Amino acid sequence: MSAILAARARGITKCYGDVVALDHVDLEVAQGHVHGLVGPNGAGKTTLLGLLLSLAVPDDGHIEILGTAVRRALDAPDGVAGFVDGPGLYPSLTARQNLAALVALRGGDPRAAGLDEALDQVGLADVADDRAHGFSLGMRQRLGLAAALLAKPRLLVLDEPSNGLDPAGKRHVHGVLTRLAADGVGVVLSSHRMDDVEALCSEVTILHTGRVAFSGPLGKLAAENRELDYRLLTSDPPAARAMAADVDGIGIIENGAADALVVRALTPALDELVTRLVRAGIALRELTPVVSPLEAAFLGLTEERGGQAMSAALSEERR
Ligand SMILES: Nc1ncnc2c1ncn2[C@@H]1O[C@H](COP(=O)(O)OP(=O)(O)OP(=O)(O)O)[C@@H](O)[C@H]1O
Repeated sequence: MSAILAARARGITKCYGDVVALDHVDLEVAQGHVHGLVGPNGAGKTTLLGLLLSLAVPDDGHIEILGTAVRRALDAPDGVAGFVDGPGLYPSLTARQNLAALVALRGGDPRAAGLDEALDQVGLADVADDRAHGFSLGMRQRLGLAAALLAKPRLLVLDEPSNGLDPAGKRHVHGVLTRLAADGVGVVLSSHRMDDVEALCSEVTILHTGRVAFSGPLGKLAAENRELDYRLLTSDPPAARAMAADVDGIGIIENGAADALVVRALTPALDELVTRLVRAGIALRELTPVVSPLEAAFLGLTEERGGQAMSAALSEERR
C-alpha cells in the first residue's frame, strides 16, 4: 500500500466571480518533503494554500489532507497548521502572550505547551516579552511559524514564510522547516523566489495563471535543456564580441558593465565559443549564468520572452 500523502489535490478549480484562480490543478505533497509553490503574482498560490488549510473549498475537484477527504470549509483534520496572507496576531500582546493565547484558544495549557522552545526555534527568544505591534514583517512571520509549531503539525502550510526575513531570520526558518521535514512533516510553502525554493525544497510546483506549468523534483526542472544568458569577462572584449557573433547558436544580448559581454546560448554553443577564445589566446576571466538554471527554467515556463527581459534586469541588479 502506498504511503499516505500529506496533501493531495486533484483537478482543483476555484473561481472568484469571473476570475479563474485555479484551473484543474493537481498537487501532491509527500510527508517528509518541503514542497515549493512558485509563480508570478496572481498565479493562484495563496488560493491553493487556503484550500489546503480548508479555509475554503474548491468549486470542482477533490482534496485529501493527511489521507482524509476535505468536504467543507474549516474541516481540515488535526495535524494541519499554517497561515496565508500573514499570520493572525494580537498586536497588543507580547510574542509569548500571543502563543499562550493561541494555546488557550485551542483548549491547551500554555504552561505545558513549550512556548519558549517554539520562540527559541524561530530565533525570537530575545524578544519574547516584546509586544507584537513593534515587530517587523520578518518577526511577525517567525512568530506565525512558532504558533504553527505549537500545533505539532504533520502538514505545515506557509504563504511566503521568507517574506521580510533578514539572513539570520532566514537561517532560523530554513533550519526549522528542514528539521520538520526530516521528522516526517509535509511542508508546502509559497514563494516568489526560486533561490529560496532551491535552498529548501525537494519538489516544486510552478503555477502560472491558475494552471500547473511544472510539478516534480527540482533536479528535473534544472535538467531541462534551455538557453541561458551568460556573462563573459575576457582580456579582449572587442575580439570576444566579434568571436561570439561568429558562433552559430550564440545570441549577443548586450555589452555588460565593465566590458562584460552577455550572450544567450545552449551549452554546446557556449563550449564552442570558449574553445575559440582559448585558441585565440584570449583569457576568460569570468563566465557566469546571469540567473541560475532553476530560475531560468522558472522564468521560461512563466514568462517566456518576458522572462528574458527579467533576466537582464536581474543581471543589472546583481552587478
Ligand atoms: N477574494 C478574492 N476575490 C476576487 N479575486 C480574488 C480573490 N482572491 C484572489 N483573487 C484572484 O485570484 C487570482 C489568484 O490569486 P492568488 O492570491 O491566489 O494568487 P497568488 O499567486 O497568491 O498571488 P501573489 O503572488 O500576488 O500573492 C488572482 O487573479 C486574484 O486577483
